[in-house]
Amino acid sequence: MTQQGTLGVAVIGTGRMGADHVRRLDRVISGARVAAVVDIDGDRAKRAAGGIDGCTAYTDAAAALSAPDVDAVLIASPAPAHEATLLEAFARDLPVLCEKPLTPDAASALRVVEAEARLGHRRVQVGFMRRYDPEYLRLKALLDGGGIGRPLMLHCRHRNAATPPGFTEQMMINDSVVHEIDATRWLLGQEIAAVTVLKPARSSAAPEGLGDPQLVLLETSGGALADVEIFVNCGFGYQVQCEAVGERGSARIGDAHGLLVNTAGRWGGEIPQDFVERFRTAYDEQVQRWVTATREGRTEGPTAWDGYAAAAACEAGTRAQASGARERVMLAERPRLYG
Ligand SMILES: NC(=O)c1ccc[n+]([C@@H]2O[C@H](COP(=O)([O-])OP(=O)(O)OC[C@H]3O[C@@H](n4cnc5c(N)ncnc54)[C@H](O)[C@@H]3O)[C@@H](O)[C@H]2O)c1
Ligand SMILES: O[C@H]1[C@H](O)[C@@H](O)[C@H](O)[C@@H](O)[C@H]1O
Repeated sequence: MTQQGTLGVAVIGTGRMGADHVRRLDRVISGARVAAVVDIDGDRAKRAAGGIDGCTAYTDAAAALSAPDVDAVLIASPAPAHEATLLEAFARDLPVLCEKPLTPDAASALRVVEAEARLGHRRVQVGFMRRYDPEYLRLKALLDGGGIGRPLMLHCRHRNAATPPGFTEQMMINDSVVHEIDATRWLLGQEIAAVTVLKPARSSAAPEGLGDPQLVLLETSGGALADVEIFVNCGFGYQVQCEAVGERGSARIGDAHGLLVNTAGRWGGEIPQDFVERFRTAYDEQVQRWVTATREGRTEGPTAWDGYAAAAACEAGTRAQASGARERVMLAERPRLYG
């Protein structure tokens, strides 16, 4: 670490999420500085580096990771590019915060797990930011404290206003439901054992070829059920809700209304329009905790194993989308590194 012990971070991928993380590291987070930005689109990389003292723009991740002022890596490129950068980071023993999903499929996620296990120590935190969201944290504390008794079911809604071009049905699972898969594993402390996907009539607002919305049923190793409505072109905003039902009660998050207005015989609140707005605090907290832990020589948060287990459940989910049947999740043996 250089410059008064601040962590020099290379941000890989400076699109929507990467550019927001660059801003966050530069202006919100303490203890870090953006030493390098990388994008295969060189102009985009230069724009992201512009105005940040000592930040170099690259088009090649390997070159950035070899720079002497780079101490850690934040990966925000599209999922298919994650594995190569993770392996480059392991070769240099650099700590990584990797945006979800860890990789786009279970086989590549397992290769990452095995490579980290060979290193012999944890280097990866996966960007499952809901684990840092104040509402999710309250729900987790309630469940862990037995506040509603043994949890039996989760009812989840995951709605996006609209999808970017090229968004596929598989991405509804791999990019979107992957959050509920991780949240279910984390909230309940159980693995996902099987996945079923049901498709209602397709919304006329869905782009050509996208069966939107869908209902995804997750069965856990402890006998709980989580149902997830995934509706990625709902049109009206960004909504993530989760209700836990236990033996002695229920608890629900995701109903915040922002400013609540009463007028002319009606009342109404606000719905965030995207994840950047809804999860701003969670992203800030996630990155700050990663920077602090890394500077202290620790690793915390969702592991590469969590990323792999989620990818394995997603793979069962995409099989279930195609087959219409209940698909079992196949998990490899967990390396000792992950407890
Ligand atoms: N946690 C969340 O809520 C959240 C939200 C959005 C996106 N994400 C994740 O963040 C990642 C990026 O998503 P996005 O929406 O910002 O995508 P994006 O398409 O807006 O940006 C990706 C950028 O990466 C660049 N790129 C592509 N291949 C590259 C490579 N090999 N090396 C370097 N740069 C490369 C592209 O040119 C582009 O600028 C994905 O993994 C996505 O799932 C997470
Ligand atoms: O990549 C994004 C992101 O992960 C969001 O948090 C999720 O709500 C979207 O559905 C997904 O497409």
